[in-house]
Amino acid sequence: MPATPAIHAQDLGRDFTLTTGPLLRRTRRTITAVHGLDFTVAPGEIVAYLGPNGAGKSTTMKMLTGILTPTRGHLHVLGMQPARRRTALAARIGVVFGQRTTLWWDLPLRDSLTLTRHLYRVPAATHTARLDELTHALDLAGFLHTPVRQLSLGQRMRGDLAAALLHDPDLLVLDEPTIGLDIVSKTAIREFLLNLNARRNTTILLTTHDLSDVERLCRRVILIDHGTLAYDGDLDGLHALAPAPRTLIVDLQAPADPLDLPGTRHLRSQGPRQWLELTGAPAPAIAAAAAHHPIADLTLHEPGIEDVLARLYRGRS
Ligand SMILES: Nc1ncnc2c1ncn2[C@@H]1O[C@H](COP(=O)(O)OP(=O)(O)OP(=O)(O)O)[C@@H](O)[C@H]1O
Repeated sequence: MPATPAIHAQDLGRDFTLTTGPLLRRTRRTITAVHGLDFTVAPGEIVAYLGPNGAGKSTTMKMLTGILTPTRGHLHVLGMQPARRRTALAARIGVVFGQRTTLWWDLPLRDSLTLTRHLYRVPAATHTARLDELTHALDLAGFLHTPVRQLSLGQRMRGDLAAALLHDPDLLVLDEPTIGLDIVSKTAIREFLLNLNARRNTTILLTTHDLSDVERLCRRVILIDHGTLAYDGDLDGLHALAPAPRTLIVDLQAPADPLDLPGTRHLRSQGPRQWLELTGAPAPAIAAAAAHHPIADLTLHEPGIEDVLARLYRGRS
């Protein structure tokens, strides 16, 4: 028998009704935040849920966690309808919002985590073993006794991840988990998530505006735009959807007129640096640059997912 999907959404939709205007001339307006969404996430997948601002990501996350009820379609998370089975579901999912903490601000991190244990009714022995494991994996030991309000953003995020994972959930929902973090903290969190997924087969769904999170963590991307599914597939397929050109960055020894090199189109200049879009093979352009101009350095920039999404979003808007 196939395993129950971690998430199954079918024709999923959510409207909001807004009432505006003065008291006697109130008008009602319907905003469709999400509509006709179909996707399934299998247990153990790590999936990026992406989209431009206002695309409907948070609305979907709120429906997945049972905070909002869908106005259309079907949604099952770990075999349950989230809005109807909120408590049962809470025991099996962990949620982290990068912009908000679920920890108690004035309590030391350790006490906050103990309170979380009571919320999820985790037996004491299981809690101790799990906390030891998470303390090690997330390197919490140095600040377990520090009040949450005194933690750095990176430490707080590691604390929030521990709180979300103490009850060993099957599904982890992350909303911007690396927002505002420096590169060292980001890397530590990404490595931790990859390990968690490999060791415990935890399904992870994450929204992020940091596309290096996606490149490091996710093989699959679901892209939504104006509330509907715009793409569901792997990263290579996403690149193919809106192929972004390669860029040749030429550092001259002094500022100069725009370069006219074979198979390139001049994009912009800044001081002695020029950006050229490659419309053909790079070799003739590089050879011509080296032969005819005083070059200090040359770099070939391969497009990343960031460039692909920027082109996609521009095309759609
Ligand atoms: N409670 C609400 N009442 C009315 N409209 C809402 C509500 N929540 C969201 N919307 C609208 O629904 C649409 C989708 O919003 P949502 O917050 O889900 O987008 P998002 O993809 O998470 O955006 P962002 O990346 O900016 O957080 C937007 O047009 C938003 O204004």
